[in-house]
Amino acid sequence: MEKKQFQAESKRLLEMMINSIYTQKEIFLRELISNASDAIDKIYYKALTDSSLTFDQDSYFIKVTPDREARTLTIRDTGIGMTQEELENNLGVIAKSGSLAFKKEHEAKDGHDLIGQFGVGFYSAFMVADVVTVITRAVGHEQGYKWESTGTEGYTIEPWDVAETGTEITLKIKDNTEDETYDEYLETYRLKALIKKYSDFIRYPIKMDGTDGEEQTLNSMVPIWRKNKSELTQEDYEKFYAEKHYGFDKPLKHIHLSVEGAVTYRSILFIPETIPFDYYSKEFEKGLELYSNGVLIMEKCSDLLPDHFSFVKGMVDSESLSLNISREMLQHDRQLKLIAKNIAGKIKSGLQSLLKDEREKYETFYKSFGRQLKFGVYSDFGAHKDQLQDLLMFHSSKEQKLVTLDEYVSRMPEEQKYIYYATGDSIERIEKLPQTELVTDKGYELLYFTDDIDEFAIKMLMKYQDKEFKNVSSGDLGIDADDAQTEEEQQENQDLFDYMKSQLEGKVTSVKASKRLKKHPVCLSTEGDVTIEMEKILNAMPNNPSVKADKVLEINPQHEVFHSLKAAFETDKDKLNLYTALLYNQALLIEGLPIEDPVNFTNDICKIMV
Ligand SMILES: Nc1ncnc2c1ncn2[C@@H]1O[C@H](COP(=O)(O)OP(=O)(O)OP(=O)(O)O)[C@@H](O)[C@H]1O
Repeated sequence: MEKKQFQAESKRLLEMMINSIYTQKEIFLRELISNASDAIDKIYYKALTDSSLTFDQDSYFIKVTPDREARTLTIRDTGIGMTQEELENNLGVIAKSGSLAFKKEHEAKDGHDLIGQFGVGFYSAFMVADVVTVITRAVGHEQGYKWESTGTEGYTIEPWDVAETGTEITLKIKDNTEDETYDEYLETYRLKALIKKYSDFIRYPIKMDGTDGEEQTLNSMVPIWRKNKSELTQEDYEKFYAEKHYGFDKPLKHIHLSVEGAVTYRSILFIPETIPFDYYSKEFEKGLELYSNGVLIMEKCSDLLPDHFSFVKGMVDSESLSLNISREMLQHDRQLKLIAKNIAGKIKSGLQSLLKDEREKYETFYKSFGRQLKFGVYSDFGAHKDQLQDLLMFHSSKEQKLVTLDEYVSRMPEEQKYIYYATGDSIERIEKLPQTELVTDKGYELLYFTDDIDEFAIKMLMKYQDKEFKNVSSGDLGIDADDAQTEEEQQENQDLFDYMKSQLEGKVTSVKASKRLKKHPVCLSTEGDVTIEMEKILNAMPNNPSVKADKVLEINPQHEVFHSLKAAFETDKDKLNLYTALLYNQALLIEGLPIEDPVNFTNDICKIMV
């Protein structure tokens, strides 16, 4: 038996490997099982060109056997095995991957892709084992070998009698230390969980003896995403959703993708029905499960989902990712970006088809996650608005339900210039807003904005199908009311309005004869970009920036109150001052704005009673 030394660099490399490449020790099992699967795949490839070999899928398996007494864990495969030379090359030279070489030589394609590529995974066994023993016999060879190593001290190889071809790797599991327990890698339940987590979709059965001595197969083997859509039922997808713990609800829709071309990947995406309890909180983590060739790489890959689709659950499996050496992370690569972009497009079209074909479901979805879409329109300076605008919905005054912007615009009468909206805390409240009178009187449809984000999102959108949005409280509504008449009233009463404005001491930028009011005596409107709703929201924020809207007090010249104002202006200035203060405060109340001095306000009311 000859003892060989690792090359000096290899020795250091191995130390580094064992101590620093992986953040989680548990992945050693994933690595050894992946190697075993590769070894079986290699027989499959060889059989394609070598007529002396046949590949009978059913006779291949991987078996995992823990032995608590002996503190060993054995992983056996019925794969291609290794010759003495291969043992030296593959397990004696770190970062030399026999699998990578094999892949190149056989131009491995067609789905049975080998997992190994870096030539380091095997050594992860030393994270949990003091001694690793490999007993192997290569296909087509009579002589078997035993390779053994304690890690950095080098390895031994000797001929060994091996009954069947394949490889058996035995780990002598380390003793527990103060900070680490290794016992768990001898526990059946823990090993089963690890196999389920990382290796569920290895294409060959992974077997283990159950506590009753019966052999069990632990992995599902064929992942649902590799199956044909036509073979799968709604229940299959729902079962997958539940098994994966994507949510407790039933998904509203699934999107099953098999994409080839500039990027190649398979994916199943779900639109959930209900909001996870922590969805709109900092704790919520978005992301999709990421698999490389059926092996789990990341549980939540956030780069795969834009924030505005962070409610989507599901997984992606791709062969074309550049993994880093530990397979724990991805190099920030182009492939991943391309996949993410592609997926975002598919989610959008999935949601659109839900909207078109299953309106009720879409509305359920929208009630849960519409806010997220609106945030998406607003965020990143509107970068995603094109992707999202067709997915938006708002409550309509005409339909009394949620409508899309497209539906609104397609119903607009020809002379209508703008898409009108009104803001408020609730639908009931907006319905009573005096500012809406002119627009609804005209027979125009109104969109109700009840979410904080609504108006901000729409400001970012600016236009939809070339139609601008208009808040019913804004200065110019673009409606040809009896302009001439209002203009006349305005000029006739300019002195009265100026007087009232000066009485209000900078609280309003002007007092005007209103075009929009029909039945109500007063309302507030705004000039400029900041609306009253925005003022409310901005001022409610921490470090409030104290933004003020330029408010206009509008008086309805047709209302009886107006005659009282005019009369008071002629004869009784004290009365006019009182009326002005009252009307202004009423307008504030209608808008849902706080009255600056409520005591004063009630005193004023008492004054007119007595
Ligand atoms: N069970 C096995 N049967 C046959 N050959 C094996 C087995 N385990 C490992 N090998 C050989 O040893 C080589 C090195 O294995 P190792 O796990 O270190 O790297 P890898 O699988 O090639 O790459 P990666 O680091 O990406 O997993 C493999 O490429 C393969 O040729």
